[in-house]
Amino acid sequence: MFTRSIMSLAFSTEKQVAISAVRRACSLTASVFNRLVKSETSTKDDKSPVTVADYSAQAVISTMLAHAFPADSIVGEEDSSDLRAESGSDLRSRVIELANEALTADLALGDNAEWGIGPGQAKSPEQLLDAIDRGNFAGGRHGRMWTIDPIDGTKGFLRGEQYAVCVSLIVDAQVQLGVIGCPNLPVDPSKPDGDKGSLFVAVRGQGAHQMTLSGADPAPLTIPTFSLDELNLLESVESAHASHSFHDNVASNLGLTKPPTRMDSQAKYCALARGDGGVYIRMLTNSSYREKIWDHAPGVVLVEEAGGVISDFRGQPLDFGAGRTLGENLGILATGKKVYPSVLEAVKKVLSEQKSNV
Ligand SMILES: Nc1ncnc2c1ncn2[C@@H]1O[C@H](COP(=O)(O)O)[C@@H](O)[C@H]1OP(=O)(O)O
Ligand SMILES: [Mg+2]
Ligand SMILES: [Mg+2]
Ligand SMILES: [Mg+2]
Repeated sequence: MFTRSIMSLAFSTEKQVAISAVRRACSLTASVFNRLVKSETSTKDDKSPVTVADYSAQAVISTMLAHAFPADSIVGEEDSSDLRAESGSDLRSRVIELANEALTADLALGDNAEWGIGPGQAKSPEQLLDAIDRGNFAGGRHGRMWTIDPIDGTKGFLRGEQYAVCVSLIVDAQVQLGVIGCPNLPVDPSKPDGDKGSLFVAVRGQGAHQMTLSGADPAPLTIPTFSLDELNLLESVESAHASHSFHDNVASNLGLTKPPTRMDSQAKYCALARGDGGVYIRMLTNSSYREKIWDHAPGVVLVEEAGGVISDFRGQPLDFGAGRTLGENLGILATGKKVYPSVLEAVKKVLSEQKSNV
């Protein structure tokens, strides 16, 4: 006889909480965008724009994860130090107000009041700041940890283009679950002016799925078997985030004729997973920058569950056990199984040409 734990799918509660948290955070970020005023954008030490939406979305997701899984660690992008400073009081009030607005919204299908949400569940400012700081975990090779990127692609968000709310669950350095909400991504890539707002969910061993942000029309995702002449690259919009010239060299090496698609955030992984672009490529522009685990963990499980391959430029798996960053990985490459060996070979060739030119 099957026991209940064998019959029920692994990580089903984790999946539901993550979907629910990402959905609430997406409503919050979309509503902030509609009301956004420039003065709400502050600058962090790394000069990346960070808005009230980043802080409040992290507070919401982290609050829900902490209620549902109090023993789990969280690696989140933001921390509350600027909000706790004397000069951050206006920003702090706005963040508290927005986070509570999102947390206390009515329960939707699949929501559970035990996750700290629903009418009457407002949190104190201290609870919300602590929730943001719960994301300070240093990462590591053992145990369960969640990653949160409350807004991935802040620059895309501010431009009104692509951005993503990203959550993953990593167990013993392996990504098991990824949820990516893309409020501005067309539901149907062939109808760019049609309905927007797509949610991507992948659980290891259970496939990758796309649905609308409200959970309608779930559909399994499989990366199509492209041939080399059908491929195009998916790359960052920001030339400071990824080397477009390196990517161009890889494209010429492969003889690609289609121009690259430039898109902010992990929406690129989502586009790849649904066959709307053939190769995710990311070569750093600055050798001192280390890729953050929250920027890739959900994308990894999504791509793998859609039947693709993801590695660094040496063909090594991305290492999620090295701390908050990917550590020694160089570059990121994700594509379909059939073309992966040729694309990796081209990447290695361009890398070695680059070295011999130095
Ligand atoms: N100097 C940098 N090099 C590479 N990636 C960066 C750099 N600065 C920020 N990022 C992060 O790169 C990701 C965006 O990638 P892309 O340009 O492909 O959309 C974001 O996670 C962004 O952080 P953030 O989450 O704060 O937006
Ligand atoms: Mg940021
Ligand atoms: Mg990010
Ligand atoms: Mg971010």
